Amino acid sequence: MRWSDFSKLIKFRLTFLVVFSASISFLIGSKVNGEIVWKNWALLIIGGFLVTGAANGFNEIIEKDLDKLMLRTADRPLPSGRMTNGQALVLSLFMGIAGTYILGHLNLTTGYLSVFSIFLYAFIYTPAKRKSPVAVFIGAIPGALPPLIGYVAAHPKIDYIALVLFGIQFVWQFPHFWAIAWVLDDDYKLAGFRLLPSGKRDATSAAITFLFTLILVPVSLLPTYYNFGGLYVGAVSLLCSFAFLYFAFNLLLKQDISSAKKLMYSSFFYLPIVQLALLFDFVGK
Ligand code: HEM
Ligand SMILES: CC(C)=CCC/C(C)=C/CC/C(C)=C/COP(=O)(O)OP(=O)(O)O
Repeated sequence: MRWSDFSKLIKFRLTFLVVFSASISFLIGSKVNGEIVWKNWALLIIGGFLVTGAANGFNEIIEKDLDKLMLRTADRPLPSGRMTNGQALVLSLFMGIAGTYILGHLNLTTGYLSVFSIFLYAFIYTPAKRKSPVAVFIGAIPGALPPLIGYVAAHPKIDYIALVLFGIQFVWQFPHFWAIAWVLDDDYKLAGFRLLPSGKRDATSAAITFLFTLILVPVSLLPTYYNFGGLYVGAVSLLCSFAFLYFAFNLLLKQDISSAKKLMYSSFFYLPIVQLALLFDFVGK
């Protein structure tokens, strides 16, 4: 088994950013608790990586025949035949069990939320993708749980801070994904996926994407509003949200693939910058 196949099976770059978001909210939860237990931070990162890798592994086993039809995913280890379902299943089960054990070791809530995320993502969202664009709203729940899981791993009670961290990542995913779905619509069509809000590249999809990017502006100001992110975080969030909104407006105006690509790339920058700003501001206190 080559690293490149393993990294494709677990969708390494996506998994990296998912775990990154959890590791930041762990530090925020630790500050609320009053101390940072670095051993637990390491356990969260390892466990989070394993459970997210497992979720993606199960997803790729279920979508093997569909991934074969799309240019973007045809070279993944299962559709390309470089890995068997059995190997992927053993790997994913091992990662899922090991990851859940590690996270459960931190506290039970963290363990339960991780199993719930794997289940929701791999066994509800993944089959729903073929049915309707509503699947994106289902996938956005496990996609937004990592920051909540990271926070709870350090601070076992789900409080308003955990919910705000969940909320920001939840709303961010819509422009993130609908920009990708716009760029890749022809590819998705090969596998019969219709994941844009209206099912196609049109003013309605661009308008709904713009609307959710607009909603992200006040949502990203919640840490400042609830006073666990300072004015500095508010300023960075506002700047990033307006930049994000500019690209979403640009897509609404032009409704073309290059505008969707710019919105997609801005989504990759938005989340880490806003989460890092929250971290520096919070830990810096
Ligand atoms: C509804 C939820 C989401 C959907 C449907 C979604 C979908 C996708 C898709 C289809 C790609 C393209 C991957 C490729 O080019 O092969 C992608 C890329 C990416 N996503 Fe998301 N994503 C979601 C949530 C998230 C979350 C929660 C994160 C991290 C916090 C994330 C981070 C990334 C990153 C870093 C990439 C670039 C990875 C790469 O190019 O290989 N996404 N996403
Ligand atoms: C703690 C835990 C287990 C959380 C789950 C985190 C997770 C895997 C989030 C990803 C969210 C998501 C819907 C990704 C897209 O998958 P896709 O199947 O649409 O992507 P693809 O088309 O590239 O396969």
